[in-house]
Amino acid sequence: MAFPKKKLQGLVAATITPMTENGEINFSVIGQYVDYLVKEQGVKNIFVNGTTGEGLSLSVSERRQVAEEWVTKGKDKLDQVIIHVGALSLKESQELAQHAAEIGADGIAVIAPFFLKPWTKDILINFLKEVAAAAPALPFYYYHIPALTGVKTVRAEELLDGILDKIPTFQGLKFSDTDLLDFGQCVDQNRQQQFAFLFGVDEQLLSALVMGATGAVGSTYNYLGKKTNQMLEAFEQKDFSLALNYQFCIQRFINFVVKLGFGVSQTKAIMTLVSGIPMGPPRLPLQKASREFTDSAEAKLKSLDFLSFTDLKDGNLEAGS
Ligand SMILES: CC(=O)N[C@@H]([C@@H](O)[C@H](O)[C@H](O)CO)[C@@H](O)CC(=O)C(=O)O
Repeated sequence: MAFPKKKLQGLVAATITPMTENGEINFSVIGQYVDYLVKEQGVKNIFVNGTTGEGLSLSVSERRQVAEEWVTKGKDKLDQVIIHVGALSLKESQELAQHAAEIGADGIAVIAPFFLKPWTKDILINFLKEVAAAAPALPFYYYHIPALTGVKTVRAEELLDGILDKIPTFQGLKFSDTDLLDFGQCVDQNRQQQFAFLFGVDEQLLSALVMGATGAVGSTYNYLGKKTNQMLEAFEQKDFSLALNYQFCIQRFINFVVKLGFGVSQTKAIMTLVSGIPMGPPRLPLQKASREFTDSAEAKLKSLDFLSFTDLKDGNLEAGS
């Protein structure tokens, strides 16, 4: 396959993995979830089995099934389905990469292994290269999330330097960090390439757009995709004051929930509330969001006009109970 493939741009929802109250994966709602993203949020790209999807808390067999379900249900509806295949075991990562290619995914992404860690660029790139080689026809994205992997000694800028020599399928960076100097330098030093620069801190996306982000991957695009798309449009139209209003509005919500304690569990509760699709509880070690959290988040969403009473779907009142 010739590279680059069609460029990944715009919003990419970091999908939640829906679960039943018994902790099993609830495959039955994924079709509905695809339709919701496309029709209600205007989001046509997804990032599966990442942080929000609790990918590292799933078994390899579950990860394969989840990936397959999203690809199947997203066919002819979604633009791109990127599968996160990072794992502590190189073998598992390679198996997942190969599987992603077999099922027709549009790309794979990999985080740095985070238990026995690669401390230098060369070691990290050798690991990534071995995974990428297992799916030689698939675009490869490096998922930089140092706060969670603990791999803080390799800056993204350093990793990208000469990366095509090692990973010819490299097509972009998913940057989940607040270091805009590092992010900006990734863009600046690779202007001649066709890389996708996908920012992963939703509350700071506007700053990253100024710095050259070509798109964004995040958890809030599941339920604030429409609002964020309005911000992207204002930015595109060079109406920066309007774009800033949208970003501030989004920040008001994220700032509010962050103060209450915000993570994957809370994302599941909010998405259940907003979409009406039951996302279920998270898997241990995560704990289900409290009822108090969901009630407060709901009140905030309404006060910001992100959610009206008429948007409330049947059954969503149980979201955080
Ligand atoms: C640490 C974390 O979960 N970051 C989120 C953000 O979308 C984050 O939820 C948002 O910016 C709110 O802080 C994404 O970067 C994660 C992500 O894209 C993924 O699930 O793979």
